Amino acid sequence: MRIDVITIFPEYLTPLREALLGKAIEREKISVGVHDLREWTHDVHRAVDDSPYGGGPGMVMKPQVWGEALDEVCATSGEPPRLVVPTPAGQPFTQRTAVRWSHEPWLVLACGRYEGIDQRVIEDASRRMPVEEVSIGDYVLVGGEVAALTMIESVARLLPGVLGNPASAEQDSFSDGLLEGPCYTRPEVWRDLSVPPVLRSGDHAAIARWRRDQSLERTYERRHDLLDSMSEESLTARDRGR
Ligand SMILES: O=C(OCc1ccccc1)c1cn[nH]c1
Repeated sequence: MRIDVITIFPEYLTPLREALLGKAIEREKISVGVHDLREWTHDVHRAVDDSPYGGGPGMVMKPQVWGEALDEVCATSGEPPRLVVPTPAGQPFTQRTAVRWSHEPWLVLACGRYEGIDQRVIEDASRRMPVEEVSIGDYVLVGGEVAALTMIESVARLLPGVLGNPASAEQDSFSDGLLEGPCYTRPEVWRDLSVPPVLRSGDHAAIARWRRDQSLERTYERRHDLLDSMSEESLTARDRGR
């Protein structure tokens, strides 16, 4: 997978070169290009923003600069990239999004700052490539870079050969629509707290049942919304009987 990120703070993306992702990049499972948006300015101040039409606080990122940056970064004779624009006003980014994007050959992330990017940039880009405005949560960051790091990490860990053991990608939270239950490791007793005995019973059916119950209980308590959106049949008959 090729990933390009356009930002006015390229150094924000250096954590991508670390550890897990760093190895994946070294092993060429992923190629990551980070581009400084100011490369596409032509004025002495390298301005990327201007006052908002209609008034209001803050500044808006200029369409001309973004247009030229996307023209160059997304240039191809083949299939265009999927353009991802992190924004609080976007559609929710979920594990399903990460799984879907993990099959994409090329993602380009446009990191907005200030009040956002002139909407015509998204409109214009949509004429020649798929564009998704996505939110990683209901809060406002200063810029899209942290959201970009978050989304890249959640997609990259799904790619073959990036994560240590791929099995855990299937079993992690949200893979079955429920939250992951509690996990334990040695010692068996720590500060007079014991590991639930079932986990040491060797009875794999009982362990699987206990883990499913813990997931359901935790999801019910912490994220009832996830249960509401799960279709009835996706909860097994036994769970319905709970
Ligand atoms: O703040 C975010 O993105 C940065 C951004 C982009 C455009 C305008 C303001 C801020 C964000 C929050 N959830 N998901 C993304």
